[in-house]
Amino acid sequence: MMTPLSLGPSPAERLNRARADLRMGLPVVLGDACLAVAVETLSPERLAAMATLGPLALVLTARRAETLKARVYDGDVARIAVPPGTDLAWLRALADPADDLRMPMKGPLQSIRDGDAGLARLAVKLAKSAQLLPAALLVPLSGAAPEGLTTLGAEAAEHLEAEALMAPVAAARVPMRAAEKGRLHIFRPDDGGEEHYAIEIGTPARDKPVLARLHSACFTGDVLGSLKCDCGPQLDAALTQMGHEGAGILLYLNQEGRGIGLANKMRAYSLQDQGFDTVEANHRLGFEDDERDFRIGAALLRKLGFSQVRLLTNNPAKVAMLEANGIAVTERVPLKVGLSRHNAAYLATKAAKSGHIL
Ligand SMILES: Nc1nc2c(ncn2[C@@H]2O[C@H](COP(=O)(O)OP(=O)(O)OP(=O)(O)O)[C@@H](O)[C@H]2O)c(=O)[nH]1
Ligand SMILES: [Zn+2]
Repeated sequence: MMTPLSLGPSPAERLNRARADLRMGLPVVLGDACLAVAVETLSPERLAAMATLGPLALVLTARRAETLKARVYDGDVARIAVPPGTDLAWLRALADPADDLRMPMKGPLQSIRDGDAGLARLAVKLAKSAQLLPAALLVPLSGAAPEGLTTLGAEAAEHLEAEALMAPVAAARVPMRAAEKGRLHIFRPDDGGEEHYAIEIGTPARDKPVLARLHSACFTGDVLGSLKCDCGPQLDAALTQMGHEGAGILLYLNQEGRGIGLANKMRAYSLQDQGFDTVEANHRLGFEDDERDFRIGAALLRKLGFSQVRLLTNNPAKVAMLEANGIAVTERVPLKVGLSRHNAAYLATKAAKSGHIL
């Protein structure tokens, strides 16, 4: 259905405002029923102001609640009653696993059972999509909402899951070491999210399977040459193979840290230094193993005119997601490079727990 053209924000634009507000530490109004703020960016002053409005509830994902041994009554999220007079340090310690091992006992935690968890779930999803720790503080609103705050209806949850439309913004020739005939295309989503890139090597035929790679951003591996993962060598090897074949398409998707963002990835690395593996670290932070939206890759391929690929990957989930989103994968081309003593355990965990082919 077409919405009438207006100057006001669309639901997608409102969502993006809410994300920016949470990143700044501002509360947002959910469903005209409560105020929600991200624990990570909450200030002591705002906590005090929220406490004057009514009883506070801390919302965590079920993953985080599991580590904290808090009861989960709401499926994928848990609402925890915040005792009156609670300080910010307590909320932060529940949201952030950094000190879990040093201070394991944070309870007893009392999980809330009654009422609907829909807005609580929306708050945590918003914090995730703002690449903050997935933890929110909620307070019911009895009177009018404070002036100037962004308001989201309950239907925002659907918009949050909706697939963003990608628009081509600009493209130009970029000769590369791996391939002189390179062209970089920039795509921008309509929901204010991250831009993504496509690197076209040569002029691949649109009616045949193209050699393709869906690469997820990895600042540490791609730019710093980190040995903790295999991303840098995979990026090089994919471009080199495309250069040799004279044709290919590499999508550089800005989904750092399997979609949790670089700050959270560094939190995960810090947990890995404490002995947890890559999957356990994500779970302790409150995330799923993989928070990437794989629809983006398929959408960009379609935009560029491709419907069949020979996919460079060791990850069968990527093949399945492309197929599910209308791109035929005629061949999976393994991409095994960059094994080091620093990443051997990481790659073994991905094989054992995430279905990667070693
Ligand atoms: N959360 C988290 N992300 C990581 C970690 N190590 C690497 N990453 C991210 O994992 C992603 C790796 O993506 P890819 O190499 O495209 O995908 P893949 O699922 O490994 O599959 P392949 O196609 O076989 O390489 C990047 O976004 C990295 O930033 C980690 O320990 N924790
Ligand atoms: Zn990496």
